Amino acid sequence: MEQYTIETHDLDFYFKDFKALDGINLSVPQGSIFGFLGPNGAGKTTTIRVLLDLFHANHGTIEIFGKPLKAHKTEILGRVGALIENPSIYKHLSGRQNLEIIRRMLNAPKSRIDEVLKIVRLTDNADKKAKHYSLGMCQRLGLAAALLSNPDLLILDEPTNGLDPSGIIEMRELILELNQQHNKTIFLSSHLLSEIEKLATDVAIVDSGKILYQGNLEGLKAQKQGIELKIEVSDTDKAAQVLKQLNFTISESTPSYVKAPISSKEDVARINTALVQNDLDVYQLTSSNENLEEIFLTLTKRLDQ
Ligand SMILES: Nc1ncnc2c1ncn2[C@@H]1O[C@H](COP(=O)(O)OP(=O)(O)OP(=O)(O)O)[C@@H](O)[C@H]1O
Repeated sequence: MEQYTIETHDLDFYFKDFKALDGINLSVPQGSIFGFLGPNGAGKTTTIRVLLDLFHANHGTIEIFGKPLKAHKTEILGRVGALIENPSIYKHLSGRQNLEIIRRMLNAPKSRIDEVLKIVRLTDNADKKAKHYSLGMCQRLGLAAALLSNPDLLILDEPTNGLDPSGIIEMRELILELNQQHNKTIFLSSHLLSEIEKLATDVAIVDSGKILYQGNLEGLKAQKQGIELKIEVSDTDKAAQVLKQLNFTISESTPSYVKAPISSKEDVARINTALVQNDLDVYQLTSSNENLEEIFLTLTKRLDQ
């Protein structure tokens, strides 16, 4: 059986009356680079904050390293390193001094500072004041801080945001190295498909607090070539459940329709029969060649507006 480093079950989270997370189910395989992809405001940072116990879910459960987060908070979070948005760095101190402060809090061995500086390629600039660091160097210093405790899981929220092309490439190489040579499972959020495609072994696509797709990249690529069925129906939540029972993946869900990749016209008949048998009114079934790439583009286009 595949081991999951993170598993969430039906996570809901509200900001007052606003439902920011709506039934988030994630299964992050051990050893993966898990791409958490979605446009601005999709719920990526909120999910990460819930995973790090900074926000408490209104509903649902989280298991990390196979144990419930609620009951094993200290033990679990001691094995997790995180980089959320811009790392907090004392600009008047050097990179090394910044790390020393955190090392003392964590009670990590002194030798770990040189190790993490080497990993993030900051050894040569370790004694420079952080105010003279580029944004890319600040991000790498933040990553070094997250690595001080030698965590098994790294949670990185948009780590390449704002970096120039060479900074992006450096960060990408580092993430791959941390995964492949240092055996870290990496949960990586991004709003850029291109970024996730270059790094991730597994992916979940989130929008409006809901998971639209989850699986490995091969499955995602296979679906890109497929045909999608747009199903306009009286109750889309119920329709999604019926489809899932038939082992279809829901690629998009709105209050008026759901979309699912299909592989034959027999699938259309099977879906129609099942929906009707479940007392749903089917208004329209339209097959299209719209694929996940186009869904991504729709998502990312929204970012540019
Ligand atoms: N403190 C808050 N109070 C109220 N609503 C919030 C708060 N923080 C986030 N939201 C809302 O919750 C939703 C999810 O936000 P979140 O920051 O998780 O999205 P995101 O996918 O990380 O996007 P971004 O890339 O812009 O950070 C958005 O609609 C956002 O406006």
